[in-house]
Amino acid sequence: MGLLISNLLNNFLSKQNVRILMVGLDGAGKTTILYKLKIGEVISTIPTIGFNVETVEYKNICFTVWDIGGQKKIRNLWNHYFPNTSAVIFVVDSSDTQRMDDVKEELHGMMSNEVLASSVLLVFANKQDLPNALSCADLTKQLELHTLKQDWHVHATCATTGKGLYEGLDYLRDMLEKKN
Ligand SMILES: Nc1nc2c(ncn2[C@@H]2O[C@H](COP(=O)(O)OP(=O)(O)OP(=O)(O)O)[C@@H](O)[C@H]2O)c(=O)[nH]1
Ligand SMILES: [Mg+2]
Repeated sequence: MGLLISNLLNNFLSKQNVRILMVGLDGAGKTTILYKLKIGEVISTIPTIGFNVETVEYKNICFTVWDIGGQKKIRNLWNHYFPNTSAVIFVVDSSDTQRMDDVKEELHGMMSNEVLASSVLLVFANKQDLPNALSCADLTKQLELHTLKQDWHVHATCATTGKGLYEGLDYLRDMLEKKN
Protein backbone atom coordinates (compact mmCIF):
# COMPACT_ATOMS: atom_id res chain seq x y z
CA MET A 1 0.00 0.00 0.00
CA GLY A 2 2.86 2.32 0.96
CA LEU A 3 4.57 1.46 -2.32
CA LEU A 4 1.39 2.16 -4.30
CA ILE A 5 0.98 5.56 -2.70
CA SER A 6 4.64 6.36 -3.26
CA ASN A 7 4.36 5.32 -6.95
CA LEU A 8 1.24 7.44 -7.40
CA LEU A 9 2.96 10.37 -5.76
CA ASN A 10 6.04 9.93 -7.93
CA ASN A 11 3.93 9.85 -11.09
CA PHE A 12 2.05 12.92 -9.98
CA LEU A 13 5.17 14.85 -9.11
CA SER A 14 7.48 13.63 -11.84
CA LYS A 15 8.20 16.03 -14.59
CA GLN A 16 7.46 15.31 -18.21
CA ASN A 17 10.64 15.29 -20.28
CA VAL A 18 10.54 16.94 -23.67
CA ARG A 19 13.40 17.06 -26.15
CA ILE A 20 13.46 20.28 -28.13
CA LEU A 21 15.63 21.14 -31.08
CA MET A 22 16.23 24.86 -31.55
CA VAL A 23 17.48 25.83 -34.98
CA GLY A 24 17.41 28.77 -37.37
CA LEU A 25 19.87 30.77 -39.44
CA ASP A 26 23.02 32.21 -37.88
CA GLY A 27 22.41 35.28 -35.76
CA ALA A 28 18.67 34.63 -35.33
CA GLY A 29 19.00 34.69 -31.52
CA LYS A 30 18.93 30.99 -30.52
CA THR A 31 21.73 31.08 -27.95
CA THR A 32 20.41 34.34 -26.52
CA ILE A 33 17.00 32.68 -26.10
CA LEU A 34 18.47 29.55 -24.51
CA TYR A 35 20.30 31.44 -21.78
CA LYS A 36 17.50 33.97 -21.25
CA LEU A 37 15.28 30.97 -20.47
CA LYS A 38 17.93 29.16 -18.44
CA ILE A 39 19.39 31.96 -16.30
CA GLY A 40 17.10 34.91 -17.03
CA GLU A 41 19.94 37.01 -18.39
CA VAL A 42 21.19 38.20 -21.75
CA ILE A 43 24.64 36.76 -22.26
CA SER A 44 27.16 38.02 -24.73
CA THR A 45 27.20 35.35 -27.45
CA ILE A 46 29.61 34.23 -30.11
CA PRO A 47 28.43 32.25 -33.16
CA THR A 48 27.74 28.67 -32.12
CA ILE A 49 29.91 26.06 -33.80
CA GLY A 50 28.32 22.81 -32.70
CA PHE A 51 25.66 23.08 -30.01
CA ASN A 52 24.68 24.16 -26.52
CA VAL A 53 22.31 22.05 -24.48
CA GLU A 54 20.48 23.04 -21.29
CA THR A 55 17.45 21.88 -19.39
CA VAL A 56 14.74 24.42 -18.76
CA GLU A 57 11.99 23.61 -16.29
CA TYR A 58 8.66 25.28 -16.85
CA LYS A 59 5.20 24.38 -15.56
CA ASN A 60 6.16 20.84 -14.54
CA ILE A 61 7.83 20.10 -17.88
CA CYS A 62 11.55 19.55 -18.18
CA PHE A 63 12.53 20.83 -21.60
CA THR A 64 15.93 19.65 -22.83
CA VAL A 65 16.80 22.35 -25.33
CA TRP A 66 19.44 21.68 -27.98
CA ASP A 67 20.62 24.96 -29.52
CA ILE A 68 22.36 24.17 -32.79
CA GLY A 69 24.65 26.56 -34.67
CA GLY A 70 23.02 28.02 -37.79
CA GLN A 71 25.88 29.08 -40.06
CA LYS A 72 25.42 27.89 -43.62
CA LYS A 73 28.45 25.61 -43.62
CA ILE A 74 27.24 23.68 -40.58
CA ARG A 75 23.49 23.50 -41.34
CA ASN A 76 23.94 20.06 -42.91
CA LEU A 77 24.71 18.81 -39.38
CA TRP A 78 21.22 19.65 -38.10
CA ASN A 79 19.78 16.30 -39.16
CA HIS A 80 22.06 14.42 -36.75
CA TYR A 81 20.00 15.91 -33.92
CA PHE A 82 16.55 15.01 -35.35
CA PRO A 83 15.87 11.59 -33.77
CA ASN A 84 13.51 11.62 -30.76
CA THR A 85 12.71 15.32 -31.12
CA SER A 86 9.27 16.14 -29.72
CA ALA A 87 9.32 19.75 -30.79
CA VAL A 88 11.28 22.06 -33.03
CA ILE A 89 11.75 25.72 -32.16
CA PHE A 90 12.71 27.52 -35.33
CA VAL A 91 14.06 30.98 -34.55
CA VAL A 92 13.79 33.70 -37.19
CA ASP A 93 15.38 37.15 -37.19
CA SER A 94 12.18 38.90 -38.28
CA SER A 95 14.14 41.97 -39.36
CA ASP A 96 16.40 40.03 -41.74
CA THR A 97 13.98 40.33 -44.65
CA GLN A 98 16.68 39.66 -47.25
CA ARG A 99 17.21 36.11 -46.04
CA MET A 100 13.55 35.05 -45.75
CA ASP A 101 13.86 32.79 -48.79
CA ASP A 102 16.80 31.02 -47.13
CA VAL A 103 14.75 30.69 -43.94
CA LYS A 104 11.83 29.20 -45.89
CA GLU A 105 14.08 26.73 -47.68
CA GLU A 106 15.81 25.55 -44.49
CA LEU A 107 12.53 25.31 -42.57
CA HIS A 108 10.66 23.33 -45.21
CA GLY A 109 13.67 21.14 -46.02
CA MET A 110 13.95 20.23 -42.38
CA MET A 111 10.26 19.68 -41.65
CA SER A 112 9.87 17.42 -44.69
CA ASN A 113 12.30 14.95 -43.11
CA GLU A 114 10.38 11.82 -42.08
CA VAL A 115 12.18 11.70 -38.73
CA LEU A 116 10.39 14.91 -37.73
CA ALA A 117 6.98 13.88 -39.12
CA SER A 118 5.38 13.69 -35.67
CA SER A 119 7.12 16.67 -34.07
CA VAL A 120 5.40 19.98 -33.46
CA LEU A 121 6.82 23.31 -34.58
CA LEU A 122 7.09 26.61 -32.74
CA VAL A 123 8.39 29.49 -34.83
CA PHE A 124 9.83 32.35 -32.81
CA ALA A 125 9.46 35.57 -34.79
CA ASN A 126 12.39 37.07 -32.92
CA LYS A 127 13.90 40.59 -32.82
CA GLN A 128 10.47 42.24 -32.78
CA ASP A 129 12.13 45.28 -31.18
CA LEU A 130 13.84 46.15 -34.45
CA PRO A 131 12.04 48.69 -36.62
CA ASN A 132 11.68 46.66 -39.81
CA ALA A 133 10.66 43.40 -38.15
CA LEU A 134 8.01 41.42 -40.02
CA SER A 135 4.83 40.64 -38.09
CA CYS A 136 3.76 37.07 -37.35
CA ALA A 137 1.11 37.35 -40.08
CA ASP A 138 3.69 38.44 -42.66
CA LEU A 139 6.11 35.70 -41.59
CA THR A 140 3.35 33.10 -41.80
CA LYS A 141 2.70 34.15 -45.37
CA GLN A 142 6.32 34.47 -46.48
CA LEU A 143 7.37 31.19 -44.90
CA GLU A 144 4.23 29.41 -46.20
CA LEU A 145 3.60 27.85 -42.81
CA HIS A 146 0.12 26.71 -43.87
CA THR A 147 1.66 24.15 -46.21
CA LEU A 148 3.45 22.29 -43.38
CA LYS A 149 2.15 18.87 -42.34
CA GLN A 150 2.99 19.30 -38.65
CA ASP A 151 1.11 21.36 -36.05
CA TRP A 152 2.74 24.77 -35.83
CA HIS A 153 2.46 28.07 -34.03
CA VAL A 154 4.28 31.32 -34.69
CA HIS A 155 4.99 33.65 -31.77
CA ALA A 156 6.46 37.16 -31.62
CA THR A 157 9.52 37.41 -29.36
CA CYS A 158 12.31 39.69 -28.27
CA ALA A 159 15.07 37.54 -26.78
CA THR A 160 16.90 40.46 -25.21
CA THR A 161 13.92 41.47 -23.05
CA GLY A 162 12.46 37.96 -22.88
CA LYS A 163 9.12 39.13 -24.24
CA GLY A 164 7.05 36.29 -25.67
CA LEU A 165 9.43 33.44 -24.80
CA TYR A 166 7.37 31.78 -22.06
CA GLU A 167 4.08 32.44 -23.86
CA GLY A 168 5.63 30.57 -26.80
CA LEU A 169 6.45 27.64 -24.52
CA ASP A 170 2.81 27.63 -23.35
CA TYR A 171 1.69 27.11 -26.96
CA LEU A 172 4.30 24.41 -27.38
CA ARG A 173 3.00 22.60 -24.34
CA ASP A 174 -0.58 22.84 -25.62
CA MET A 175 0.45 21.41 -29.01
CA LEU A 176 2.28 18.53 -27.31
CA GLU A 177 -0.66 17.83 -25.02
CA LYS A 178 -3.04 17.69 -27.99
CA LYS A 179 -0.89 15.00 -29.55
CA ASN A 180 -0.89 12.75 -26.47
N1 LIG B 1 17.75 43.59 -31.15
C1 LIG B 1 17.76 42.29 -30.85
N2 LIG B 1 18.90 41.59 -30.89
C2 LIG B 1 18.85 40.27 -30.59
C3 LIG B 1 17.65 39.62 -30.21
N3 LIG B 1 17.93 38.32 -29.99
C4 LIG B 1 19.25 38.17 -30.20
N4 LIG B 1 19.82 39.34 -30.55
C5 LIG B 1 21.24 39.58 -30.88
O1 LIG B 1 21.54 38.90 -32.08
C6 LIG B 1 22.91 38.48 -32.07
C7 LIG B 1 23.02 37.00 -32.39
O2 LIG B 1 22.41 36.25 -31.34
P1 LIG B 1 22.79 34.73 -31.05
O3 LIG B 1 21.90 34.29 -29.94
O4 LIG B 1 24.24 34.56 -30.87
O5 LIG B 1 22.35 34.05 -32.42
P2 LIG B 1 22.36 32.49 -32.79
O6 LIG B 1 21.03 32.21 -33.43
O7 LIG B 1 22.71 31.67 -31.62
O8 LIG B 1 23.49 32.40 -33.91
P3 LIG B 1 24.42 31.13 -34.33
O9 LIG B 1 24.98 30.56 -33.08
O10 LIG B 1 25.47 31.68 -35.23
O11 LIG B 1 23.54 30.16 -35.07
C8 LIG B 1 23.45 38.84 -30.68
O12 LIG B 1 24.15 40.07 -30.79
C9 LIG B 1 22.19 39.02 -29.84
O13 LIG B 1 22.34 39.93 -28.77
C10 LIG B 1 16.45 40.40 -30.16
O14 LIG B 1 15.35 39.92 -29.87
N5 LIG B 1 16.57 41.73 -30.50
MG1 LIG C 1 24.28 30.41 -31.20
